[in-house]
Amino acid sequence: MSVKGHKYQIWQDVVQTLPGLVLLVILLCLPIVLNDFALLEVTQWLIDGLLALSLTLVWGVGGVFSFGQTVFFGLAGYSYGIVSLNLSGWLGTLLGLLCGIVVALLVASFLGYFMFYGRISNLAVGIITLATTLIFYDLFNSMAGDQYRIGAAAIGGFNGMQRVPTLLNLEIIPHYLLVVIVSALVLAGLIGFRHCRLGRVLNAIRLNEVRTELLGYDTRAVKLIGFGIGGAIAGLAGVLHTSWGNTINPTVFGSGQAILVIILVLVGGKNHLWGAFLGATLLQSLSGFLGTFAQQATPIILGTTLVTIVLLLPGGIAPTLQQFWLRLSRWQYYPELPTLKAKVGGIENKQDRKVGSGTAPNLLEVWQLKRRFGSLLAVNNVNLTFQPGQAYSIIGPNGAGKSTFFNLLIGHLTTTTGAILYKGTDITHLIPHERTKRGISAKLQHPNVFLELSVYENLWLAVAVHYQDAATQSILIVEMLHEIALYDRLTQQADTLSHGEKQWLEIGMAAIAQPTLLLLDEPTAGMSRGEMLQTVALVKRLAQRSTVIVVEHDMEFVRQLGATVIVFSQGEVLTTGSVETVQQDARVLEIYLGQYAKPD
Ligand SMILES: Nc1ncnc2c1ncn2[C@@H]1O[C@H](COP(=O)(O)OP(=O)(O)OP(=O)(O)O)[C@@H](O)[C@H]1O
Repeated sequence: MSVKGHKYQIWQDVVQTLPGLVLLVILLCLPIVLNDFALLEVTQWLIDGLLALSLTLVWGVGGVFSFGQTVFFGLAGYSYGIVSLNLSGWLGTLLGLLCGIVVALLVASFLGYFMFYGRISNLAVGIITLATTLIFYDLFNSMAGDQYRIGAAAIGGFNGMQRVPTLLNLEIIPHYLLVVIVSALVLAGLIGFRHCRLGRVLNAIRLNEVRTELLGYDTRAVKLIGFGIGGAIAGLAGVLHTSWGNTINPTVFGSGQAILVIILVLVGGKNHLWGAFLGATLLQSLSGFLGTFAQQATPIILGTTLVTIVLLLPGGIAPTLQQFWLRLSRWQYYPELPTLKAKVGGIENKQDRKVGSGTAPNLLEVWQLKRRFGSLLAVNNVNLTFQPGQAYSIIGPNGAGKSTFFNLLIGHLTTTTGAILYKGTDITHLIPHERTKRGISAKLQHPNVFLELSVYENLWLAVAVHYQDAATQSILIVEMLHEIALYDRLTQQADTLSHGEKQWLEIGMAAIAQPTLLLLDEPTAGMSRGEMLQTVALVKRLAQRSTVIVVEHDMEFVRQLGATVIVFSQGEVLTTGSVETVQQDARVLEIYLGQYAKPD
């Protein structure tokens, strides 16, 4: 797919958001037909939708379960109150808005930094954010006395902060219109964000963080940016909430509010940005209606409705409505197939340029490498050198330590002792994406592609980390599609590929940016003989431009590849040499027959 093909995707989104545009016009016209009370209610739904939208970005797109998303909402709301009560006039409210968003952004960045750089689990992220919001709930509840006053702003304990000015001192209708426009702009901005490089990478992290990092992306930084933006949007909603009601109290930090936001997102559709507004409108209007006409039964009816929606429509209401609309609009997606025939020979290898290749005689050296799992030495005192431009096969029986060694090279496992030198530089302590940036690329043992994404998108993610220029990206993608024989599958979801094709796609992703060192762990696992032979040819072609190290069980593959063979046994290097030499080594025959015992 060319860049043009991607524009088709954007156009597809435009068609999909057409109902949204119609809705926007209706919302802008509502003041003509609704009274002030009803307008205030719709304003609140939109503000709730905005808060839910912030969680959709963080959780639905980025996969980060921010249970306590309300903490940013509440802190921004209080910050707005403090500033606008102290600085009178419309300018004071504008500064309050700015201050609220900045506070939310800073708190989100602070929390996000420790959570993502500390690599804590998603469950822990949920607990930490929830705990944070509950801490503020207690804190603000306890600030009841007159001593808890910042200038003209009294925190007010459980009664909250009162008489906060409305944003720009607007009346009900202009304030409503402002909220409509702000919501529409944020939604449009996030739809655009989802299609930009950062948004696509954030989505990829949700789908497969390990693969995204191995492609060379700093997943911690991308998640932090997404979390920060989500925090800022929640902050914006918090400011609008305080401005709308001219008050804010600690219930915004409570567990009920935190759960409500999650429900709004689930009902609307976690993976649909506009679903947030849909969820907020449906639930809040239903809750308002029940509050008026069936107050006693409100929790039961509301709860039953929620459970029913979530059980019957697990993806939320938005995807169902979207499918209906697409069928109605008879929209069909015909991607443009690329016609580029350019060769990659002319594209400068960025990775080589960065690290200044060729200064060290050995491309890779491992020195007294050890990896211990408890009492087991899975890799024991391995010393090896790899020359640039060569191909190597690592073989050995099950449990010999091949995969452990492979994972030490890519940085998935840390070394117990020893060192790894790449182009003369010590990379022992570099994390995976830092190694990828230097030109080390890997395909893992089990196919590890983005199953929910198209073949094109998989390859695009692999190339976009190294090349920003769309034309270069297209050339490399097209060339690799031909190389791995998936040219006519580019729009197909990776999930629909056969096992062998997934393996090829992953090899293509690892090789697309022409890494200096290409590491392949069992590239033919689960392949038929015909596919294995095709893979041999592919690896041989790739070995002409990268140094290749293959971990492989299939001796037929190793023979056909004809590379230098390194035999592992019990965590150590037993021998190295040509295929013929190694095959005639009695010790190698013995370990494959299970008879070789290491001399004491
Ligand atoms: N994460 C881990 N925790 C504990 N032990 C491990 C871990 N990974 C590997 N091992 C152990 O280390 C030893 C070497 O395993 P490794 O997977 O590296 O061997 P291998 O040669 O790749 O085997 P195979 O060909 O079956 O994949 C084995 O005894 C294995 O049980």
